[in-house]
Amino acid sequence: MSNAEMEREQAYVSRLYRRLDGLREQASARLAGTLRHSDGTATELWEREATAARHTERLARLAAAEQGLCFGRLDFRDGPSRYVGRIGLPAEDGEDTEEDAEPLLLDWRAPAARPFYLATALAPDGVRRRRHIRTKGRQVIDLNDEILDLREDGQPADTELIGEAALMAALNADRSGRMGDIVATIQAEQDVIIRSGHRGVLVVQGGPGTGKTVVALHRAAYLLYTYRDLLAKRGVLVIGPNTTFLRYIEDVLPALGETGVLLSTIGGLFPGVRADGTESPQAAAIKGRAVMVDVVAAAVRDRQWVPPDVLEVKAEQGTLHLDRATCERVRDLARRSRLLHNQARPIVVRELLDVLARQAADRLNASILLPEVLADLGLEPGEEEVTDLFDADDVAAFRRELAHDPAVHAALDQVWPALTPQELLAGLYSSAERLASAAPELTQDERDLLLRDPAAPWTPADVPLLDEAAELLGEDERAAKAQAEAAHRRRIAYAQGVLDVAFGSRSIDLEDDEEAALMPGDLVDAEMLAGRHDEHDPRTTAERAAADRTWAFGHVIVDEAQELSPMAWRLLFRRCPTRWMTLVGDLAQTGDAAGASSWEQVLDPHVPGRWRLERLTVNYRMPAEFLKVATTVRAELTTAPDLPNGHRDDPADGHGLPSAEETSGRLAAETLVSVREIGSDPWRLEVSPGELPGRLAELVAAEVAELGEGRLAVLTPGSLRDELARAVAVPSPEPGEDPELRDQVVVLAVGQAKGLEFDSVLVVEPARILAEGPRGANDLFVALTRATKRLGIVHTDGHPLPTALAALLPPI
Ligand SMILES: Nc1ncnc2c1ncn2[C@@H]1O[C@H](COP(=O)(O)OP(=O)(O)OP(=O)(O)O)[C@@H](O)[C@H]1O
Repeated sequence: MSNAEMEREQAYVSRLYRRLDGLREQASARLAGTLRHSDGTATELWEREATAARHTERLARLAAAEQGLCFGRLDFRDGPSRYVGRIGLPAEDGEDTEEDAEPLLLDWRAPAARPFYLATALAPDGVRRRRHIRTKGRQVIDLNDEILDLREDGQPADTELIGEAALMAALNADRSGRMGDIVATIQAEQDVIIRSGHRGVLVVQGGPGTGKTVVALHRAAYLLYTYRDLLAKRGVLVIGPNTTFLRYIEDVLPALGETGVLLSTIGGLFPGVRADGTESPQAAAIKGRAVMVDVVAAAVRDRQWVPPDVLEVKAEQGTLHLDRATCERVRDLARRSRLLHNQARPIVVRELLDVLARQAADRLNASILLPEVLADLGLEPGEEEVTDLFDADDVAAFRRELAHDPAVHAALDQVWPALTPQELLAGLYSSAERLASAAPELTQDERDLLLRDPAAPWTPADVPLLDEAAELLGEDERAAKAQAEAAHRRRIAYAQGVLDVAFGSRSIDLEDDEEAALMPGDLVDAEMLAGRHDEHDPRTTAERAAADRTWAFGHVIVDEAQELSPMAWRLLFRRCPTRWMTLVGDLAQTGDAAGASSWEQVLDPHVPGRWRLERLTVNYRMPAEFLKVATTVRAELTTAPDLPNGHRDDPADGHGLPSAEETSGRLAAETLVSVREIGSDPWRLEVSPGELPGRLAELVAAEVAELGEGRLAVLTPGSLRDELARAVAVPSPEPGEDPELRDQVVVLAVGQAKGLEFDSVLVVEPARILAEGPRGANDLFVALTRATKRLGIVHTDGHPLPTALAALLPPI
């Protein structure tokens, strides 16, 4: 590219940054101005808060655009050129210019920017030239042109890749441990998904490295830009498989200027519960099955109890009795109300208190009106006017007393307890009898797997069950009351904060003038203000959504969607009543026994026949040589008729052959193409079992020497992970750290590497990876598809390797 051309682009890019700086100053000044004014009515104060929040958000967006502000230019056959970048920049003087003035920079999400991602030589869409502009800081460092107008240029056939040079530069760069955005190099098949106008469930099936994660995140940014009013209020939820993965992707949306998105795992979706416990994959798989809907429902019903004969209530007024027939009548009455368990409890309380109060009155009656007393009065027992000494008011008084009697409380709790979801599930898991009663569909062995200590921590697989239980139990008044009180206290604290800020930032000039210095705090106290603005909540949409189990999100994005269990899907569909979702995943990578082997199986219970499938077919992560080995291995494992246990890609329900969708997932894996070659195959090294740790340590050292700045992952079967981590001398991570994302060398069980990528990967003992997981073929496929530059296989003898791995040569 000529110097003059570089200089011309530099001049334009510099102008864009000047404009960006100008807009930042403007937004800062507006924010300062808003914060400076502190007088006015309470309503005005709140409005000012909202304005300040808007300015702050705008400032954040402008700051996020600093890196790679402008990355492209489109020259059209007719009309002026357009520059494309991270955000739109209006022409100088912003609002003062006419509405239709050409912007200085087009937001990548604007419809007019679309040809930047879609135009090809065969379908140029009026584009004559597409230019990729690479910058470092504010400096233009490279320009790459694609001439799309064949008539003028006589260029050869269309190239499939958009901005190939920029793309290759991005793909060949060392991995940092954090995912970056791809706005500058989105490819056409990805763009179609990012901008899809489909308003239902969109499923994106794509092999490893096809950009599913990155496309899903750009779709979130695109939807927030295009439907901002709708989505800013309801929020967007992005679900990832684990917290490490969430941290891997957490920078992408802020870099695209979007902060209002809630990133969560399924385990993070029950406010107030930290689901950080662990359990066996078998137990988790059972908890994920659809049959657990019936189990939870039965567990609730089982807590609506009737005594086998009589329940004694040792009240202060004497021992009272609730017999089976009475309890059955009351239970049926409460069930017939069709109210949720906790909401129906008042019916039970009312009815049983009536029964007990009447009984207490009768007993007292009887004790006072003993036959001899009646005889003295010359009366026969049973004469109405004297046998009932207590009128309705007296009975009501008994009732009130009983309502405070601990023994009566205990009896009510036994018959129909108020239950939180946590109480219900902990009670179920800790009792073999309760499990046997609620889960007859499970085998004894399966029920034994669910047994646990009532104080054991919650696991991610518990969360959909807690959610299910919450749906059946309804609000427990105790919890609802505590929550309402906490919310009220929060609002008061916030209102007090507003008043303090208003007071603190009052104009000094006014201080001498008593009247003029009247502050909002003089007119209204925090409690009033909080009450007046109950509906105003200072938290962001994402924060409010995170704290509310019943929040309905505007859009839900699920990454690694193949891993979710049927119970997790039920929870997610409850959180998204509009059913507007983007699900990305790869059936060929399902590792979880409760996960999916067919998209129909997942979606038909929720949106039968009403979802759309899109595919991604190009692998951007791996060189063609690695991809070929990985897909050949997978094809061999999933078509071989009689592989030993663990080799076949068994669906969770254990019956038989892969479904049609699974087959198509496999075919998709086989037809994946890669965008680059490196000229060398993966290597394979066989070592004796005794020398494995030592040789591995040497291999790691050699790889690190080759890698420079890059990152290396040793991927192992779960059972070998700790031993091999010690051999390689990888330090144990502190709690809360993510060595997977930070350290140059990491040793991971395959499941931990899902969704991640590394410059170099050593896959250890592939045969054991195959044998250990419930879907071993998928796990091995995941392991073989994590490397961007270097891939080696290390194994011991004695375990037969898939042919495509056995054929690999030792390292040179
Ligand atoms: N258009 C693109 N431009 C530049 N890089 C891209 C592009 N598409 C994908 N990539 C890169 O390819 C790599 C793989 O992408 P990503 O992790 O999103 O794939 P995936 O389909 O989710 O993979 P997996 O199923 O293995 O988790 C990432 O480094 C991503 O940044």
